[in-house]
Amino acid sequence: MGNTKKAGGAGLRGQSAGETKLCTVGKIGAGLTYRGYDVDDLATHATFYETAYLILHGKLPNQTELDAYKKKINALRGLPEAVKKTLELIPRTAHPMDVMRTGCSILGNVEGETDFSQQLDKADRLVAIFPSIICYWYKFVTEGVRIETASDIDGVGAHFLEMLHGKAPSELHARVMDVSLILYAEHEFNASTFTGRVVASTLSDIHSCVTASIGALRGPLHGGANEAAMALIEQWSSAEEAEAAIGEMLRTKQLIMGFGHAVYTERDPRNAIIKRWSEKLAEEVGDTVLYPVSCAVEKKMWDEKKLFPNADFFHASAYHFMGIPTELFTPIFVMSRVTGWTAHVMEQRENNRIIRPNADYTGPDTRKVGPIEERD
Ligand SMILES: CC(=O)SCCNC(=O)CCNC(=O)[C@H](O)C(C)(C)COP(=O)(O)OP(=O)(O)OC[C@H]1O[C@@H](n2cnc3c(N)ncnc32)[C@H](O)[C@@H]1OP(=O)(O)O
Ligand SMILES: O=C([O-])CC(=O)C(=O)O
Repeated sequence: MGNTKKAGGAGLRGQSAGETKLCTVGKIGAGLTYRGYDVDDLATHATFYETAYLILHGKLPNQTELDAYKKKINALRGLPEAVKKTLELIPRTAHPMDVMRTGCSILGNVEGETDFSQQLDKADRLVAIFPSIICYWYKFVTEGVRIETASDIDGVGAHFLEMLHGKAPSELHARVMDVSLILYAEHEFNASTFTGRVVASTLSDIHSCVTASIGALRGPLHGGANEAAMALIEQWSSAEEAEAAIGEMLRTKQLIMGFGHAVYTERDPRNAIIKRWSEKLAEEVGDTVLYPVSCAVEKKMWDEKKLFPNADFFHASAYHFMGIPTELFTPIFVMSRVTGWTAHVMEQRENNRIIRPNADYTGPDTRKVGPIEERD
């Protein structure tokens, strides 16, 4: 897939496609709240379990609810045999996002949603199981081992790191993963969520909705940008080199991955948060290249184009510093955004009408089918 520059078309930009109570970036795209709570506040004072509960269950949990929720999620981490067998058939050459998509789809076959009354339990199961799906496959194809995915470890992100690295993460890494999952959890009518809502609007099942959302998130203009941002920054060995290269890329009208946004105009509020954590991790690993390169790219992009990093950009260095392979970056986005996707599916179902906009037709006028021998 190439460096896809904007290909034209209005992309429905600036138009409302419906209502939601779940999240807003504000009227002018300047902030981010989940059910009224600022994302910065959540990233400072809450955990991903609390955020997931808020998004899916409608309120921040009290202590009793939180304890029960953690217990529930942690007990849902095991993989059914059919899912394991399917994952083992997927080759090493597959993109991990395709593994997530297939994992979700096969789960829908073996424990599908047969009644919408099951939707909340199905959503919780997906929150719990995505780290298991990706790590089971990854460890199988890279090391030939069948890992145990059941665990009592506290934290969805910590569970992922525990399976990936074969040991419990440090407190710092567990916290960074938790913050990352909070930041990625929900973002109103972004492309992958809107995809899921369209599927939900046909009264399809929740696994079909999420499988479709994963397909939409995979692209480099959306969730795939965190991997593309890593490929960008790891090319350079100094801030000066990066600055010069970005200047040249802008002159030749190339897209700089991890920058720009469809609804924010001056900044993505998630950037400052993940940037701070990336800096902390850079200090921890003694990095003198990747973080300064990232900062140089940020400065150059603002100075030259007034373009700012979106949520994906500093996630690249942060994940890298925690020893996460680049190809697993976008699957982490899935582990988090599944909360937003499934909450939107439920919201769509509450007051459903099939989503079916009009198209402005630009093709030829009506014409007759001529005999085949007279056609060009
Ligand atoms: C979590 C997320 O999904 S956030 C998004 C992640 N995606 C990326 O990081 C990919 C890179 N960014 C982009 O492709 C775009 O900025 C998008 C897809 C995020 C938003 O696209 P749009 O809303 O169409 O962008 P927008 O209309 O604001 O673009 C305005 C101008 O800035 C340019 N521009 C926007 N982003 C970038 C960029 N990252 N690099 C270079 N130029 C850019 C556009 O090409 C356009 O230039 P033009 O007027 O000469 O055609
Ligand atoms: O809202 C968007 O277009 C993309 C985005 O930032 C997200 O989904 O988190």
